[in-house]
Amino acid sequence: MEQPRAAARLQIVLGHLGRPSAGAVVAHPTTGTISSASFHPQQFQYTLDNNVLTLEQRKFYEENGFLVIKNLVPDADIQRFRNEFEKICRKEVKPLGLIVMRDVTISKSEYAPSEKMTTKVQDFQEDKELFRYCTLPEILKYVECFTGPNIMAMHTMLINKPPDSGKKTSRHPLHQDLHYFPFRPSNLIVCAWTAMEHIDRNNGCLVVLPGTHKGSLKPHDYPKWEGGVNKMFHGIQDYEENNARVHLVMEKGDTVFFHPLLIHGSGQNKTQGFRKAISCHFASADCHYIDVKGTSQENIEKEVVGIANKFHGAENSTDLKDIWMFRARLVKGERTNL
Ligand SMILES: CCCC(=O)SCCNC(=O)CCNC(=O)[C@H](O)C(C)(C)COP(=O)(O)OP(=O)(O)OC[C@H]1O[C@@H](n2cnc3c(N)ncnc32)[C@H](O)[C@@H]1OP(=O)(O)O
Ligand SMILES: Nc1ncnc2c1ncn2[C@@H]1O[C@H](COP(=O)(O)OP(=O)(O)OP(=O)(O)O)[C@@H](O)[C@H]1O
Ligand SMILES: O=C(O)CCC(=O)C(=O)O
Ligand SMILES: [Fe+2]
Ligand SMILES: [Mg+2]
Repeated sequence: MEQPRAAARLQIVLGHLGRPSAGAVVAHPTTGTISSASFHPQQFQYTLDNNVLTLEQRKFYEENGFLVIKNLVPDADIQRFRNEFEKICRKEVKPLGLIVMRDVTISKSEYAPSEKMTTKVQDFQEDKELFRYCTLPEILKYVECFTGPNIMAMHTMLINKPPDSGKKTSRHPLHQDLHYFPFRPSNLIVCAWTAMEHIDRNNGCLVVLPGTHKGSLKPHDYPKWEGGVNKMFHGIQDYEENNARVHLVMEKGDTVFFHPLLIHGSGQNKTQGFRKAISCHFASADCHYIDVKGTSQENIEKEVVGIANKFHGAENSTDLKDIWMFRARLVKGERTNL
């Protein structure tokens, strides 16, 4: 009779913890039964057990929802990303599936293709040079602390924030990236975002609201900005005004890892340079897709599907899951689910 009771208790404990790999559930060395006295309440919910993060780093991510690792990506790699980005801007290479975004203030102008016309490129999974970013061992070593060993690169971007035209359209409103993602659980998703040069409040650094990853996914919509707003730049409408905003000042190669529920955005670029960062959202391949119909994510699904149909000329309606499955790439381990 002892055995089933212990098993039931273990299941309750694990169910409560949420994560199978979590924490110390210790069986008594001689009796084999699980005593509540030997059970240490689990401390970590947002990071996995491995030897990469120091205890201090782990606690910081758990508490704040982000972690900056200084000087992680070598200059030589960043130079290669820059070179490739410039080639893409000049249309010397045209990677399959890549989406080029212009700033809304110049979206209808007819200038020659150049870096000045490109606010961001997205979905560079078919570009060998840029996609190297998502496979760098330095990056994956940290990603694994959040996703575990089966790692998918789900969403890629190189952001080239232009000098603000005066209309403040270079800002990115405060948002949670999970709004864009039809897969879960959120704790097995992480963004890596690497500064390609010195970035501070002058050229529009990342702004985060620490600890907001502990909250839920909020409804997102277009901010009511007078100067206009870029397509798909949804923002949170009702966030806590008195939440502490932290501006992340970063040097070239510094990388921030952050949780998809962390509320973040970026300020306007008040310099004349184009502020560059490269990023990838990674998820555990063990995540699963969800149907966002009837949820707050329905509005972004409609937009994304509309654009995908326009680009790829889909006669039969595509759904969000197909789009994600198609561009997702395995970068480590086994493609189990996503
Ligand atoms: C974690 C994830 C976080 C995020 O993903 S944040 C969201 C990032 N934003 C995006 O992903 C936007 C992606 N961009 C795109 O898909 C394309 O750039 C976009 C907007 C469809 C335009 O692509 P194309 O159709 O190739 O460009 P086009 O020059 O022919 O323009 C077509 C119509 O769209 C307009 N447009 C282009 N860029 C825009 C912009 N930035 N903001 C607002 N409107 C924009 C453009 O004016 C044109 O309009 P119209 O049809 O002539 O009235
Ligand atoms: N009061 C606010 N209400 C809504 N969004 C805000 C508010 N303040 C800042 N934000 C958003 O947070 C992000 C970063 O803001 P931040 O204050 O760093 O930049 P900024 O306002 O562009 O420039 P500045 O450095 O002059 O303040 C921006 O995307 C902005 O949209
Ligand atoms: O300005 C940036 O680099 C951040 C952009 C961002 O948060 C996003 O595209 O989801
Ligand atoms: Fe974001
Ligand atoms: Mg401001």
